[in-house]
Parts: sequence; structure tokens; C-alpha cells
Amino acid sequence: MAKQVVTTVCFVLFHLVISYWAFMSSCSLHSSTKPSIPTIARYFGTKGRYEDVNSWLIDDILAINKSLVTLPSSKCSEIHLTAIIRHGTRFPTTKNIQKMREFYDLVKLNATGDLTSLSEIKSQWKMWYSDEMDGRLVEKGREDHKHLAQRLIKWFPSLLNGENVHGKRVKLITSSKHRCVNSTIAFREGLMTGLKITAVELEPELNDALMRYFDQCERFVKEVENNKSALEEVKRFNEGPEMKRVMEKMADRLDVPYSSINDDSVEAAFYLCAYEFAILSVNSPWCQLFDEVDAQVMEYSNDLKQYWKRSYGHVINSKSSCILFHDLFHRLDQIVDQINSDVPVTEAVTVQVGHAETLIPLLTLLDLFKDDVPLNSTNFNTQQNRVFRSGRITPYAANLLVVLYRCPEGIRIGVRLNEKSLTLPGLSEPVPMYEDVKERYSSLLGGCDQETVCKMNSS
Ligand SMILES: O=P(O)(O)O[C@H]1[C@H](OP(=O)(O)O)[C@@H](OP(=O)(O)O)[C@H](O)[C@@H](O)[C@H]1OP(=O)(O)O
Repeated sequence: MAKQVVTTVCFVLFHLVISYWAFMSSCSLHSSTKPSIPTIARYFGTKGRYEDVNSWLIDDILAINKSLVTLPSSKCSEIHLTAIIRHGTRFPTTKNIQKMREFYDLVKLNATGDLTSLSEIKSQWKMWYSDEMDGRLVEKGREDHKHLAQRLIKWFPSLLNGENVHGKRVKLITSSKHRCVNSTIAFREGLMTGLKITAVELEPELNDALMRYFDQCERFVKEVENNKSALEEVKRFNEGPEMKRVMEKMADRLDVPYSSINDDSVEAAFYLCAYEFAILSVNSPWCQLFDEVDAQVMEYSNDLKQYWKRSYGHVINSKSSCILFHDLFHRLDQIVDQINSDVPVTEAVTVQVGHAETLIPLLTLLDLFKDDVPLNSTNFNTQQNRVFRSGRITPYAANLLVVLYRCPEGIRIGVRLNEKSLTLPGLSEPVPMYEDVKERYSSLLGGCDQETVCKMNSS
């Protein structure tokens, strides 16, 4: 049995390395010139790069932009940071690799259009993604987390320092998925590089109950995850006029019958463009199959998925994150107690690494990024200026930073998403008193019991 497992693991690793290496060598990836950015990159949604949300990072990946952060008065000092982070850039999931392969085969065998990119796809591009890659972290994803750790050291030098790391006042918690565990390890490497530490005892703790709470919430699993009708609006949009137009334009560009292109085909083409850019920094010929309006439609389709599967679409989506919400406030309360009792703070920094589906429900529970009108299959046009844009909220390595400050007037709290300050809805101050935040969320703090909300037939 053990021998079988080792053989399988070796096979998978070998396959991954070979496919990746084969593709890397076929591209001019090692060129030192900056890659050109696809004009549609801002529409990649949850498949988008962090640096396209924070564009100053394109020139300097370790730069921090203080103009986007509100700090309390200089009399305050930081006492704690909780960072809840999405894993870094990853391979596509198997489900999407299969769609990509099918679409590539169709293009290779049937497309005859005269686009230059089409001849490039047919003569040079190779299908290098294989099923085993299944959402695993890629090298760029490791870099995402290493660099984020180094920027966080710059943001919070009094918290993320050698003394706190060695004193075990920094804690790493992660989902058990490959992309998360390896992101956490990369984050630790970034800390060690940034702090010039050579050896450290900082083992990530695996905690799926916390970082993959959605899997364990029966009501969410039954009513949303495994219930096709929960995503009815996504289906309707994908069968609607805007998406139909994208499919027709794609068929025209490829010169194939309209009947051979469906919503899965255009999704696969869009992913091919997005993944080649996110993983390899290549502005690939696949990107030429879309114009900007097409890309906006694709972005809306993905936003609808996130909205109905993870956000305001169904109440249970956000409620499933009650456990993470309570974990956060429980820790903050403990720290405030330690300060008030004048005892040393035991946890200076807590880093929790999970998924888009870890972050989006929690942000929703906090009432963030809520549009006045729900996103649905018929309002693509009127939702052009929506605040719910998954690409802005959860690109790879997206991060929610919660900071406690000790100030002369008491404890204050600052919240940042992707290194930019957020004002919590219902509160006017950007760095409010901790007690005001607790008051604002008092009904969740007094309820939102995981076991109760996740039970079937709970209200
Ligand atoms: O569309 P895919 O198969 O990539 O969906 C993934 C999720 O990716 P996302 O929709 O957020 O872009 C993935 O979330 P991640 O944060 O870990 O990337 C999720 O864990 C995975 O289960 C896939 O969800 P699906 O239910 O198969 O759509």
C-alpha cells in the first residue's frame, strides 16, 4: 500500500514537472523584458493577478502604497494583526482543464478563421495542462505569498519581527489543500528572507474546520453547493442574450458553426487567456479571441457565480462563515483583555490561509461590497458600476488585514482589503474604536452559531 502511494505521488510530481518544464521551454519566459498585459486582464475575476489590482506592484513588487491606508493618530501603536489570505496563483482545476482541452481540440481540428492569433494557436501552442495539476499552487503563487510576507513586514515592523517570530507570537494556520499549505510555506520563507532569519520553528497548523468551513456546513452543502437551482441566475445569464453574442462572435472569429460553441467553450477560452497570463506572464494568442465587451460579459458571469455561491445570493453563504467570524473576534477580545490587564500579548500576528470561498462569505457577513440591487441574469447593463467585483475583492493572494491599535483613548481597529483601508459599513470612522465595531456587529457576536445556522431547516 505504502509503495503504491509513493509510486503515485512520484508519478504525479514527475508529470507536473515535465509538463510545466516543457511549456516553459517553449516560451520566451526567461526574457527579462516586462510581459505585455492583455487588455482584458482586469476582467479575469478570481483568476486575476494581485498586481493588476494594485498596479504599483508591477514596477516594484515589494513596494507599499501608504496613500491608500488610513492610520490612527501617531500616539497609537499596533498590537495585533490577523491576516486572512487567499492562496497564491494556482493551476486550473481538473474540471476546467478538461473544458480547456476540449476547446483546444475543437480549435485545432475545425477552426479556419483568418486571425493571426489562430494560426499561432494552431502552429505553436501546445496543450500543456494535465488533469493532475488540479488547482495546485504554481511557482508564481509561491512568489505571491513570499512577496506579500515581505510587504507585511514593511507595513507592520513592530509586529512582524524576529523577536515575535522566535517567541512564537506569530501563528500560521492553513486549509489542508496543496495550494494553501504551499502558500503558507512560501509566506514563511518570505518572512525568513525579509527578517533575515535562517532557522525558525514555525509549523503551519492545518485547520479545515476554520479555513474550509463551507465543506462542513450541511445546510450550505445541500442548499447551495450540491443544488443546481441555487445557481439558476448564472445558468440563465449564460443562456441569455449577452453571452449568446459572445459565443456568436467567437464562432465568427474561428469560422466554425454557431452550434459548436457553447458557454463552456467561451469560458474555456477565457480561462486559457487568464491562466497563461497569471501563471506564465504571457499575453497569449487566446486573449485575441475576446474584445473588451466580451470580457465584461465573462467577468459578469464569474461575478454571478461568486455572488450566488459565496455571497449575498443566499443567506447561508455568509452564515457558513460564522465560525471564522467568531474565531476572529474571540482572538481580538483575548488580546484586548491582555492589554487591559497589562499582561504581554501572546499572539502578535495570526496568518490564516484559505480560499476565495473562505474570504467572500466572511466579507459578506460583514456587509461589505453590497450593491443596492442584487446581481442577476438580467441586469448586466445596469450593474456596470457594481461594487461586487470578484476580481477586485479576491484575486490570487487577496488578503483581509485586521489590525488592533493601542491608543490613549482606548483600542482601535483598522481593516484593510488587499492592502487598502476599508470603512466598515455603518461606521463613519476609518479606524473606529474596537467597542464601536463590536456594537455594530453585536447581533452576529451574540448569535451566528455555526452549529445552529448550518443545521438543515434552520431559519
Ligand atoms: O472555476 P473553478 O473550478 O476554478 O472553481 C474553483 C474555485 O475557484 P474560483 O471560483 O474561486 O476561481 C476554488 O476557489 P480557490 O479560492 O481555492 O481558487 C474552489 O476551491 C474550487 O473548489 C473550485 O470551485 P468549483 O466548485 O469547482 O467551481
